[in-house]
Amino acid sequence: MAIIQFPKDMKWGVATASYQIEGAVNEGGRGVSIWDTFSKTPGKVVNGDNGDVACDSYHRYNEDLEIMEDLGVDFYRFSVAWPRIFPNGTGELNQEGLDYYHQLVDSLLEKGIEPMCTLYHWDLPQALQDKGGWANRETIDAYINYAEVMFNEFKGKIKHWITFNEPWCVSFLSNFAGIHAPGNQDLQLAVDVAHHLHVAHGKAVIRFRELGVEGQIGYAPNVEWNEPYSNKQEDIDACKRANAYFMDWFFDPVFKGSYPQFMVDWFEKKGVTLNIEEGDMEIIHQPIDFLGINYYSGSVGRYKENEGLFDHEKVDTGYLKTDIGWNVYPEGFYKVLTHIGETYGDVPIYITENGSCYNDEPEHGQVKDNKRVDYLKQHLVSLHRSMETGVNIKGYLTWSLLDNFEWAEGYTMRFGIVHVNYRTLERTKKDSFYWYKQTISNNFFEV
Ligand SMILES: N=NNCCOCCOc1ccc(-c2cn(C[C@@H]3NC[C@@H](O)[C@H]3O)nn2)cc1
Repeated sequence: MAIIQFPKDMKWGVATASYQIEGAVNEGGRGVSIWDTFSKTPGKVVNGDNGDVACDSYHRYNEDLEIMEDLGVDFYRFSVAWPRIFPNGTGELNQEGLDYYHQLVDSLLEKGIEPMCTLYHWDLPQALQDKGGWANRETIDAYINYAEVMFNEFKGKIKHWITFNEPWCVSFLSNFAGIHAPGNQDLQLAVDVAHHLHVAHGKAVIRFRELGVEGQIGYAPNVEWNEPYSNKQEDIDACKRANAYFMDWFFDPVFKGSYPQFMVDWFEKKGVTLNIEEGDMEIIHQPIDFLGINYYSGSVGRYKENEGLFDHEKVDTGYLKTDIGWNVYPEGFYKVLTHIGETYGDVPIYITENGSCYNDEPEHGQVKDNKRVDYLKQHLVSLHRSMETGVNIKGYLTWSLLDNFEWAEGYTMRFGIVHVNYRTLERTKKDSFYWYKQTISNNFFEV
């Protein structure tokens, strides 16, 4: 047996998001979000599931907090539903919405749990989408107005802020693939959205600093790792493009002040142009205090002419897959983290999401999700390996505390270390909860 020992200052946590857990979509003055609209559009979400009730955490957050207290976490990463603060995106401020998040944050602080707040985790006010959403540069100003209210309202209480969760999902998955809200399928639109998200991120960082808010600010891109099938240059280049789709496209503007030229050229061959306005790149290129990384999976890949957007195909290597069909690929976690450390320097990193989908159900009050425990062990070994090479990891937050609304998969896919019965809303701590609790308490685990 080997002991995987983490440094004394390692932080541990869990992550959730507003639309996926809160429910109460018509309560507390909340306005309509694009996910309310999208989930109620026939054919968009499995079984026609939606977030109307979800885990009912809007009403049950005290129970969830007690579960977190038992778990012994340092951080709770949650997101604020913009439509609870500004029901129409801008204009009238909804005090009930602010009050709700004050109650949540105050309760966290009373329990000694640090709030890590994601300002945008996909639930854009529908009123803004009706005016073009993130494809409309004016949404940037609406976002800064919302962010400024949140900074002023919660300064001194919230000291870790995330501007955007997974801008790749917000731009390409939602506006090119059309799989997430608002469901557009237009590559130029997706590239424009990604750029507007970058500008909004940079402006929020600038405003955060101007307001003198105590604490740290960053963003949380999602990454995957594509490993070349062979040493053939065409395979190496194909994987470089696939990796850059998630990484370089969203890291270079922030860390280097420019988009990766090889990808700009590739998009131009697809008829897509970058609509950058004077000063945009300087705004985006603000130093951040930490980088959030969301990692789930990866693949071996190779060149295939005219396949997908990047002449790239994934190769089935027979890796074990989770119940959502993603490879269990802990080596990819190590590779992506060392790549980030080598490419973008010593930026402090929090793993803001890592977890697995296994749909185990309770039997006699117990959920024996041993595959999730194995996934956590394997990925924490990879994390530890990356730290030993010098990657500046500050903390690890698993996705997710609770089984919840998994977007287009609805409630069919479970990522929680706590099971949720969606009929009774009963929470059941899974075996993975107890393993993670022990790991947090010890700050080590055995393999
Ligand atoms: N050109 N585009 N390619 C089209 C390819 O579509 C195939 C489907 O793709 C994807 C890619 C990635 C995801 C995804 C989901 N989570 C989990 C959530 N993370 C934030 C939190 O809310 C969790 O629920 N992380 N990543 C889903 C679908």
